[in-house]
Amino acid sequence: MNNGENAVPLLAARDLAKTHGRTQALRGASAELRAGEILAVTGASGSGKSTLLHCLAGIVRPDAGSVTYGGERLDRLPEKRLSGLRRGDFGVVFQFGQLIPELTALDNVALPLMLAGSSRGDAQARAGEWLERFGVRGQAGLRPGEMSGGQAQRTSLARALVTGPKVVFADEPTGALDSLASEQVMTALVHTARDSGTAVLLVTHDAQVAAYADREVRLSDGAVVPTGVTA
Ligand SMILES: Nc1ncnc2c1ncn2[C@@H]1O[C@H](COP(=O)(O)OP(=O)(O)OP(=O)(O)O)[C@@H](O)[C@H]1O
Repeated sequence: MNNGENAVPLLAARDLAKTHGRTQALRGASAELRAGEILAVTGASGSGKSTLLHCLAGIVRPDAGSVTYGGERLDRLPEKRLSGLRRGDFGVVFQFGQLIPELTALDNVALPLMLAGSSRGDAQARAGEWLERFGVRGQAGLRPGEMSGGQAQRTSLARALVTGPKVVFADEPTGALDSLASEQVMTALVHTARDSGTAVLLVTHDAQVAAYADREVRLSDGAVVPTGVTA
């Protein structure tokens, strides 16, 4: 993997500004994610981490600045193309997994494949392999409410990765877990991302979780703290 300074970024935010109502969440934030890289975005509560992730994932449009993905201006794409790109190239995991409560773990993971056109049988077979990778094959028939937090979160990771995305956006993926479950989820995420060459943008306030990343950018008051500066 080339993490050198000259590597062309897969995804880049430049000078982003975003205001929610009266709150300016981002004020000149810039960050880059290279192909296959695991980048941690850290910072105090309210520093703008989730807003930066949402802008980079094309979930929220910035008020100013640019988001470039593979050389294309993501922030200028029409909604239809943006949602196609999000479905095809991006996977997301949030703090509380957001699995569909009525579906089993297997069907939750199979769903993105079926939405992309796979037959139910093929989708379930692949979903089963991904549950196996994340150590939750034994929970395939359970609904999210019947699993532990860590099992549900590993199922969410399987769902985010099953379509082979180029980037996974993980917003506090271990925020609701104890330290053992957190370690299992992070180990599973990092191993799988490395195996498949998937880049990961990881938002966390936890230094132990950030330590799994190749690189860290720290936000303070809506902007990135320059390296070497203590905020
Ligand atoms: N949809 C929204 N409506 C109003 N204010 C918002 C909204 N989203 C975020 N904010 C505000 O913008 C600022 C940045 O929020 P953001 O969630 O990006 O920070 P964060 O660093 O991820 O925080 P945390 O670690 O607490 O999740 C905060 O002051 C927050 O209250």
